[in-house]
Amino acid sequence: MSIQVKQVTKTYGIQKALNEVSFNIPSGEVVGFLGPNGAGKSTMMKIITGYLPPSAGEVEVCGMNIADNTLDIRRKIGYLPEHNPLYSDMYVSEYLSMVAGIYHLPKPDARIREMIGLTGLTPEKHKKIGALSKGYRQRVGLAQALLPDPKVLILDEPTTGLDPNQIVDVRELIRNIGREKTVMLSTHIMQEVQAICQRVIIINKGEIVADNRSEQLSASTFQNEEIINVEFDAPICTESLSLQSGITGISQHGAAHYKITAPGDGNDIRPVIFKWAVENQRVILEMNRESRSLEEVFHALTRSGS
Ligand SMILES: Nc1ncnc2c1ncn2[C@@H]1O[C@H](COP(=O)(O)OP(=O)(O)OP(=O)(O)O)[C@@H](O)[C@H]1O
Repeated sequence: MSIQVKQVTKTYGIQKALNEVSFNIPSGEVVGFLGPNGAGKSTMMKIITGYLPPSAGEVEVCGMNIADNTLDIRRKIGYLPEHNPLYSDMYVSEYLSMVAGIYHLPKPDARIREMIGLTGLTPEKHKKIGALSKGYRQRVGLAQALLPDPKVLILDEPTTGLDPNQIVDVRELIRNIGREKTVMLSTHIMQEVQAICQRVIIINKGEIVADNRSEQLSASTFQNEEIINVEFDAPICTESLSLQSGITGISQHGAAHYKITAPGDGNDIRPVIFKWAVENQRVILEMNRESRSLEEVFHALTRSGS
C-alpha cells in the first residue's frame, strides 16, 4: 500500500478541518481528491507529505509511519503545493540544481536534463522563473516534485489558473507519470478527474463522503433511482404509462421526449416501457439509460446542508 490514512483528525484552534478520515491508496493508482472550498483537501495533503502533523490518527507512506520517518518519507514523496512556491530570480536549471542538491542526487545534471525534457521545459530552461508563464511555472513545480524519482506524487490543484492548452498538456503529463507512480491530485475540475483518475475520493466538511472507482461513483451515489430517456413518435398519455408497475415518475422534455424514473433496484424497467408502447400503438424512436455526470454526483454529495 502506498498511502494509508487511519482515522486522521486535524483541528486548527476550534476549527475541525478533518474528522477521522481514513483511506488507502495502493501503489500505481491515480486518485482524484475532490471537495468544495474549505473541505480539507490541502490539509490532508500537507499531513500526508509530513508538512503538518495530524491532531489524531496515523499516516503511513510506503509502509513507514510519517511521524517517525518524516525525512525518509519526504524523499519518497513528490509534492506540488497549491501555491507552487518558486524563486522567481533563479533560472530554471539553477533552481532544479538547488533542489537536486537538497536531495543529494548522485548524478544531478543527467536527472535535471531528463526532468526538463519530461515536463516540456526545454524551450524555457534558460529563462528566469519569474519570466515564465503560469503553465511553465507549474511545469517547474512538477519537475522539482519529480526530481528525486518519488514513488508517490501529491499534486494540490495542479492545473488551477492554466489556459485550456496548458491544462491539456499538464493533464497528459500527469497521466504519463501515473503509469509508473502513485498519484493523488486535488482539483475542483470534474473533467480533470474523469480525464486522469481511476478512483475518486470526495471530501466534504472534513469527512469522506464517497470513495469509489470513477465509473462506479455515479451508480453508487444514485443507487435508489434510475432514469430512462425515451423519445416516442408522438406525445403520450403519461397517466397511463405511470400506472405501469415499477415506474415512479414521468416528466416531459420536448414534444415527445420523456424522462421516466424507476427505483434503481436492479429490475430493468425498459421492457415495461416497450410493452406499454406496443399496446398503446406508440413507436419508440430512442430509449437510453441516463448516466449521471460526476458534477451531479459531486453536487449531490457536497451541496450545503448535506
Ligand atoms: N493554518 C490554518 N489555520 C486555521 N484554519 C485553517 C488553516 N488552514 C486551513 N484552515 C481551515 O481548515 C479548513 C480546511 O482548509 P483546507 O485548506 O484544507 O481546505 P481545501 O479543501 O484545500 O480548500 P480549497 O479548495 O479552498 O483550497 C478551512 O475551513 C480552512 O479555513
